[in-house]
Amino acid sequence: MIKLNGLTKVFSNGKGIFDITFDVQKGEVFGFLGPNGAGKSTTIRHLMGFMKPTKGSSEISRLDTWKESAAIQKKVGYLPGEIAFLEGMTGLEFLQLLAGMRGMKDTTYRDELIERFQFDVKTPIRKMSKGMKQKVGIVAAFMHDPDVVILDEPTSGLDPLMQRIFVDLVLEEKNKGKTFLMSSHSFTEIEKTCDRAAIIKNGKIVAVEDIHDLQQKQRRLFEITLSNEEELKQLLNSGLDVLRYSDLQAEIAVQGDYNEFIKTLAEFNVRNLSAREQNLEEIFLNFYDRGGKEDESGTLSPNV
Ligand SMILES: Nc1ncnc2c1ncn2[C@@H]1O[C@H](COP(=O)(O)OP(=O)(O)OP(=O)(O)O)[C@@H](O)[C@H]1O
Repeated sequence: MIKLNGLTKVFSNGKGIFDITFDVQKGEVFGFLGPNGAGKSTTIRHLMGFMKPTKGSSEISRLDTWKESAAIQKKVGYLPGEIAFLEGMTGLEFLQLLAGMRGMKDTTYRDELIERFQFDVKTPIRKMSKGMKQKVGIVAAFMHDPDVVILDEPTSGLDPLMQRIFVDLVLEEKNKGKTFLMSSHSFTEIEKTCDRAAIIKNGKIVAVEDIHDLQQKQRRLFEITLSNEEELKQLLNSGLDVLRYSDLQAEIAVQGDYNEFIKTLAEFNVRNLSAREQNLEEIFLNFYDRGGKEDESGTLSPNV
């Protein structure tokens, strides 16, 4: 449904995006993750046909996003990272303007969305908070019932309740067969909605991962408190995977074999022990920190 083939944009300062290649299947929710300045918005702007690539191409529903940009912009639901509203208008007037441009007549779904996101459409946009503007943007992206929706940081500015309403909306639309690409900093959001995610860093794709695989790769982290310095030294030489330590506390990661861990730990005088799951954020952070590493098959995998 969405295809990027070696998409490259080099700005005059040498920054940009380089050889971005991935596909998003119909009915898939695809996350696009990366730190500030990684190239998420630049990639998305190409997908919406706002920018001409230096090299490579991208397509949505078999339409070249640059050559067929008018059709793309009419068809695809889009929430920009920074929404440029016509400030003199009310939310409703803005939505009506967009609907007119798209030739959209039926307002039933629009009104349902307004109701769900609970905002006063009669408020002038210039008086709206960031979160309220974001809600108008979300309604604008979904109201014409598009098959493909592209969202740049959709939950920024939304409070936790509204974030939940947004996640439910995405899951509902996904069940109807809609295709999504969304950039995000929020791993919880990605975890709740996405099937796969690409990680971008310095304009390059570092990895494309199945979210469910990542969840299975999660390790359990044990925080233990030992009795003395000598034990801490011993622990560091025990073969266990000690992620960090300070004073008499140490954090140990375990994946799969708990028996070996328990046997080794039985040799120590453990004064306290607590366990937690490694969250996806910690898994993804390995990519940010080390840029991903290649396994024997030559494919990128997280350092988990
Ligand atoms: N028009 C431009 N001219 C020159 N450099 C640009 C231009 N647009 C973006 N860049 C640079 O390209 C890089 C990627 O920027 P981009 O906005 O795509 O990142 P991002 O991942 O969306 O970041 P954020 O999460 O902060 O929105 C940055 O280094 C940015 O400074």
